Amino acid sequence: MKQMIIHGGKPLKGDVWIGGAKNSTVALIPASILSRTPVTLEAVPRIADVDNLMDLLTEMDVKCNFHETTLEINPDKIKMSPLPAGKIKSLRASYYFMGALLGRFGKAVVGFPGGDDIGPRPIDQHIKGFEALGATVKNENDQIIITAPADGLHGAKIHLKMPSVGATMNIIMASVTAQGQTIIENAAKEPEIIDLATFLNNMGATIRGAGTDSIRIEGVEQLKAQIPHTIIPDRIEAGTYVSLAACIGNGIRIHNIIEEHLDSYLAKVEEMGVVIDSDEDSLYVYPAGDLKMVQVKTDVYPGFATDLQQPITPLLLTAKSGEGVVIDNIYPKRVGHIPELQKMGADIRVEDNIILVHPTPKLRGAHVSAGEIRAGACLMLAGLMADGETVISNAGNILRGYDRVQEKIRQLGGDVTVIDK
Ligand SMILES: CC(=O)N[C@H]1[C@@H](OP(=O)(O)OP(=O)(O)OC[C@H]2O[C@@H](n3ccc(=O)[nH]c3=O)[C@H](O)[C@@H]2O)O[C@H](CO)[C@@H](O)[C@@H]1O
Ligand SMILES: C=C(OP(=O)(O)O)C(=O)O
Repeated sequence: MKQMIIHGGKPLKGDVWIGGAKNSTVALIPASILSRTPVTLEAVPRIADVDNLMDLLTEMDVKCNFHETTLEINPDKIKMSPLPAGKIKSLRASYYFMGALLGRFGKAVVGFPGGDDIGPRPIDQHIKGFEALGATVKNENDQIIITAPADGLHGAKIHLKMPSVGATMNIIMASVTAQGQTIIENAAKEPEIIDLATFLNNMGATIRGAGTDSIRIEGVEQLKAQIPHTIIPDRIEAGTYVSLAACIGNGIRIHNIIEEHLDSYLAKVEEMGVVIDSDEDSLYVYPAGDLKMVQVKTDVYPGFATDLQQPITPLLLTAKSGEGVVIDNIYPKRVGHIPELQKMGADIRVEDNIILVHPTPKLRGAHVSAGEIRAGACLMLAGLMADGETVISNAGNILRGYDRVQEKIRQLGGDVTVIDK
């Protein structure tokens, strides 16, 4: 088990570079098996989710070569293997092997995915999509067995009950090689969906409308990667560093940003009074002055991302007065960080899934646990702000999605060490 040890209270300064988006990467890696030719992904983040996905590819005899930030995936010798348990449980995005295997082989046997403990996360909309394409879906012994009809999947019109990121991506992967046209209505509009569509279209797929709520896919026979694909920057990692910079920064420039992907988040941080200069693909966050308390309500893109509600919370604690309110409409139970922040002296509580935040001039170091990735990011920021030593157990959850985090924070002057315990 990993532990993160932080000696807080040091102002941070300098430059930080954002890695490729976790939530794109974890879809693009499974989607690579749809290609008949080797795939090259660039700007791949160094995160545990990538290591686990590479292990899953190895189980299928798919060769991976990960050097610096370039990942080469060669599915030449791929064999259709069941992926019942083990690494499947280590991350949420292993569910993308359902759509990818179904699209490539017409059959997928995949264990129920793992991922963050943030309340119930059903996959009924993914299943509904596979069934609409003609597949039979059975649930046996904690695994899902999905089988296309003998004459293959056929396009269909699928209306999602809610704009699910995972269901949208999974249906795209299953339908790119289906016969005829698929239309996904009420599709998710997150930038990572556009990234997946760009990747697949460059391999010969015909996907139109990604980034809107209606996506149309014309099935094609085969996909072949021809050119390297550069993954978009991670907007959640970027938002986390904006929050860090505003909490304890003494002037921090954050590079490799697509500002538009952060619009709602930056609007909220600026409403608090944080001053940010933007350049072409970087942001400079000035040391924060007196900040105002605000209300945060999460929503689907382009709304305020659920994955940023915990990273902004330490910043709310620095406000001078008033009561802050955080409501997570996507995952109302995503409140596991609150008791941990209380151990650090934060004046914060939860009432009926509503987080109430009060100004806390000083946090103190404590032993806390990162129940999930963004709770971990929140505690990491709190630890950097706090007096004394903070020890975060279950820090592996932070490493699931934060690219080279120890190195990046040390470069800014932070005292952070990750150890195996
Ligand atoms: C790997 C990845 O990209 N993870 C992201 C993805 O997760 P994920 O794709 O799992 O999240 P979804 O967009 O599917 O979930 C959105 C909401 O829909 C519900 N739902 C979803 C599918 C379904 O079949 N039935 C159902 O009820 C979920 O419980 C949740 O309340 O989007 C989330 C919401 O932006 C982010 O927090 C995660 O970081
Ligand atoms: C919830 C998240 O991840 P996952 O869907 O991979 O569990 C997240 O990145 O905040």
